[in-house]
Amino acid sequence: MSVLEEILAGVREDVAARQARVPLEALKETAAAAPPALDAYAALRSPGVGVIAEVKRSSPSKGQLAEIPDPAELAKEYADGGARCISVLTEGRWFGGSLDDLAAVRAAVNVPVLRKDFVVSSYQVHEARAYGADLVLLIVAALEQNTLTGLLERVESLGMTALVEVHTEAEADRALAAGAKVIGVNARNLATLEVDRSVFERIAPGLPNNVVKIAESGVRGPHDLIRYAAAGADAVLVGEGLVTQKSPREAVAELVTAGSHPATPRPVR
Ligand SMILES: O=P(O)(O)OC[C@@H](O)[C@@H](O)c1c[nH]c2ccccc12
Repeated sequence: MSVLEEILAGVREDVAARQARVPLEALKETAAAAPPALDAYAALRSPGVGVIAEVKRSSPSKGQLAEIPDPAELAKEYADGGARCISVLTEGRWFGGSLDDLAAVRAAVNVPVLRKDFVVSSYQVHEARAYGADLVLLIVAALEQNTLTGLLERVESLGMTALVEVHTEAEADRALAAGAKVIGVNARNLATLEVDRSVFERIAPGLPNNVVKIAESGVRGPHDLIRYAAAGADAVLVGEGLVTQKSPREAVAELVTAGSHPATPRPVR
C-alpha cells in the first residue's frame, strides 16, 4: 500500500465513526446555520503572489514539525503577517490536525480558511462548511473522476471554493474536466512523499489563464516563492517553512513582501 492509500483507509474509518455520532442531516443543519463562505477565488486572484499559510503539526515524511498548542494564535500571526488564506490540516492520524482546529482558526481570522484533508465523501464537505471552511481541498490522485466532479459540485453548491490538487499533467487534465477553477500543483508526490519543485514549472504553463494557480509544498523562503512566481503562481501554500520558524508572522511577512515585489514578474491575463 502506498502512503496515500494507507492515509485514505484511515480517513474512511474516521469518517464512518464521526458519521455514526453525527448523522448527515444534523450536520447539514449546522452547515446551513453557519455564516456564508468568504470568496476565496477573488482573494486568491488579487494582484501579487499570495501566501496561503498552513497550520501543520506533523507530516508523514517528517513526523512532528511543531507542537502548535494554540492554532488560533498561530493563524492570527499568519493573518497579521499578511497571509491571504489560512490552511488548516484536519486529518488526525498522520498530520495531527482536527476539525476543532478548523473551528478555532475560523473564529480567529477574517481571511478565507481552507479545510486541508483527504476528502472522499460529501459528508466531509458538509463538515467543512459546518466548521467554517471557505475552501476545500480535493486531491485528484485520491478520487475517481465522477467522485471528483460530484464533490466539486457539492463544494460549490455550499458556496465554497474547491482547491483541486494535482501532481501530473494527466491529473491536471482531470481537474479541468471536472470544472476546477483553482488548481494546486503539489511538488510532493503523495505516493512517495518526494518533493520536486520543477513539477509546477512543467504543469502551470498549460493551465488556462482564468484558472488560479497555486504552488504547494517545498517553499522554505522567498527564493522558492520567487521561482514559483516566475512560473505563473498566483499563490504559494506553505506549511513546514512557517511552523518551524521562531516568528511565523515575520516569516509570512517576508514571503508576502517577496510576492508583492515589482521584480516578481506576473503573467499578463
Ligand atoms: O509543509 P510544506 O512542504 O510547505 O507543504 C505544505 C502543503 O503543500 C502540504 O501540507 C500538502 C499539500 N497537499 C497536501 C495534501 C494533504 C496533506 C498535506 C498536503
